[in-house]
Amino acid sequence: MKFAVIRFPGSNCDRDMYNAAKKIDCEVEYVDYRKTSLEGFDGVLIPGGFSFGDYLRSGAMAKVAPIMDEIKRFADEGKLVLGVCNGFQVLTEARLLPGALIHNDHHQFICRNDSIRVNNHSQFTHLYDIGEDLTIPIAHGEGHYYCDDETYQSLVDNHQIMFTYNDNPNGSYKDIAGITNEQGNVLGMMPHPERALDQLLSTDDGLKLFQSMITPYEKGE
Ligand SMILES: NC(=O)CC[C@H](N)C(=O)O
Repeated sequence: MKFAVIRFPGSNCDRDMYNAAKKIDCEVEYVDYRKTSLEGFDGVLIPGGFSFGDYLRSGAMAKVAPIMDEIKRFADEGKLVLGVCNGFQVLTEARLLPGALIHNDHHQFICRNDSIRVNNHSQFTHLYDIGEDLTIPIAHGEGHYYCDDETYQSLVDNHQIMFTYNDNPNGSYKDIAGITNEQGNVLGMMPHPERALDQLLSTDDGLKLFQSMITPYEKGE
């Protein structure tokens, strides 16, 4: 399996994403935001950071970058797209995922290890147990997930909520930390699994997420 790590001006977790793909013995290449093709890739990783300096809103300028039409086409084909932190913000801005990420309710940038719970199985989470608690770092100023009640109900009904916070750090609606699209092939999450791959860095709880991506999964398992 070959991954593309998308690089925007201001991306700063691109190297960690690259290393995550290497850690699971996959091929990986950086792809510049001005490119318009993802030919030859099987999965897309949109890293964290401050794309275009978070101007306007985080992800608001990245969503109109040339590569985005190709990422939408890629997702429509059912291929895997993972957006972490700023990547999640880009995916909601691009409407590849429902809802929005707004400023943390306390208006502080927050950076710490956090406890999140696995809520559902998907192509991204099936190697975890449902209900399993993971320690994963968070680092964001605009990580407060917001959606209306109708959207929330559809997320619940379609089993799209993958992760919730055990100790909500930002005011996210219903403690939501990560969701997929309805088809289950696009995941956005604020916590950083790519920074949780080695006990030397205090947790390797993110490893199974990347391993899940490359392990066959039948929906509903
Ligand atoms: N680590 C990151 O991706 C930062 C995310 C984002 N720019 C924020 O501060 O909310």
